[in-house]
Amino acid sequence: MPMIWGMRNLPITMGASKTISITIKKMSVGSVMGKYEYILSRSGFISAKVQKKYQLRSASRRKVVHLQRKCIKFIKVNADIHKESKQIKLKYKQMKVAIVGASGAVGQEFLRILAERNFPIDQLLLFGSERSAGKKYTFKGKECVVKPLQHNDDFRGVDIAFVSAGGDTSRQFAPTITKHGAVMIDNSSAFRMDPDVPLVVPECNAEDALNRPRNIISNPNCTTIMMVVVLQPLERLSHIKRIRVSSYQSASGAGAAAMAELEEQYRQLMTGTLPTVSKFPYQLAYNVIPRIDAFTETGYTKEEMKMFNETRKIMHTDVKCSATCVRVSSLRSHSESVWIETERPISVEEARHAIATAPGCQLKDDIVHDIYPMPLDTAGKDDIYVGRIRKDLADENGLTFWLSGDQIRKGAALNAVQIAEYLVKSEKVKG
Ligand SMILES: NC(=O)C1=CN([C@@H]2O[C@H](COP(=O)(O)OP(=O)(O)OC[C@H]3O[C@@H](n4cnc5c(N)ncnc54)[C@H](OP(=O)(O)O)[C@@H]3O)[C@@H](O)[C@H]2O)C=CC1
Ligand SMILES: N[C@@H](CC(=O)OP(=O)(O)O)C(=O)O
Repeated sequence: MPMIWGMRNLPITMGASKTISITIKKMSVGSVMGKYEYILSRSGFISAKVQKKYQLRSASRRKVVHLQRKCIKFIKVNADIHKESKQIKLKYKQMKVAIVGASGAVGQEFLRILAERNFPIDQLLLFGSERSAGKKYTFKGKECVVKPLQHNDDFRGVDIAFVSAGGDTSRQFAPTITKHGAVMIDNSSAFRMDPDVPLVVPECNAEDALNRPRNIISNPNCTTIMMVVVLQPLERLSHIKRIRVSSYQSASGAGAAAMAELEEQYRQLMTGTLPTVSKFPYQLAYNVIPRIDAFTETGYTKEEMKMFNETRKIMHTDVKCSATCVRVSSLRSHSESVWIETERPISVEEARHAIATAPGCQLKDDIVHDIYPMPLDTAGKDDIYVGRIRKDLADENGLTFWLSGDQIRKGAALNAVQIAEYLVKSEKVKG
């Protein structure tokens, strides 16, 4: 079958939005064509919203020719807009960017997202511990070698450092990373609740990122990010007083090695071997574990307390969140069952409209056709998908819904890159 076209991110007129069709690279049965609405922000960053998707179900010649024509049309649009993208590049300075923790689950996602979104980088530095030092990764066709993270001047000239190497590393290296003026966007929980460190989800409180006395911006906990993206449009309808939430968190939330451990457990069980348990408190294969992170004196775990505290800091409200965080045996994408109590009752229709039109959210709610979001479908996607929206039977002012999203993307790397994009757009990378 002919090779046609395989580009996902392309620049179009600044501030404008266009709907175009693209295909994946190989046109074979099962190929997905999509109608994407591309929106180019003033900074030159592109967000894409899938409007319609359809699959090539049979390899009929007529169908292939039809799709080819669409692609040719698309290529023409692309040729025009490439000219404009060059001008945008001139306007926005290319930056020196660092990724700390490049070999990890989040670090690897940074490499993909920065390339996909064409983040303005002219030099990329990768850091890790001695374990991954010397490893090579490809970024936009160029090979980058992981350097050992040390207390030296390696961050001189770095504009933005994306850090995802655990809380201890962040605490230990923050002074070294920020010493020469780099903005540190930190994925760990080290500084999240510090009053002089903003905790940012761009859909909710982007402007908080501009006030950063220590030049550190914290990325919130993944489960919290996914929930607040959906709560924000509902908060605009009526103040949310209380949240009750149960999470269904995939193995990859505990890092790349944990993901590998789950796969290994299934293999071991298949061959009658005792499964290795080191990254989770118990065997996760064929199991569900109602404990993520350590217990605190409240009886809640640290993960659950993050949902309470971080939600209030991001949303700037007095909302109270009571969570039960559970590890499930999906590999990627977290899900959450959420109950909210608002000041006035919100109807299902209002909620559906607010969520469907909110940035970062996708409504996937059609019970007649058995449609709701699931981790297998949301893995690898940018948005948070919401379904099963209904009134709470136990509370007149209550609404309940289900959400699912890729916690390594929106819950970690994507959110951090969106913060950086906001700084570029606001011309506030430097102070
Ligand atoms: N996974 C997820 O869904 C989410 C993770 N996070 C947070 O992001 C961070 C990274 O998580 P994740 O990618 O999952 O974890 P991984 O275990 O997959 O990766 C950890 C990374 O940190 C690096 N690292 C560890 N110690 C050091 C050190 N002393 N110096 C330099 N680099 C070091 C590792 O490098 P090496 O290979 O050399 O050891 C590796 O690249 C954590 O703080 C986590 O809490 C936040 C939201 C979601
Ligand atoms: N809480 C996530 C992962 C995580 O890293 O959280 P935090 O960044 O808040 O430590 C999980 O285990 O699913």
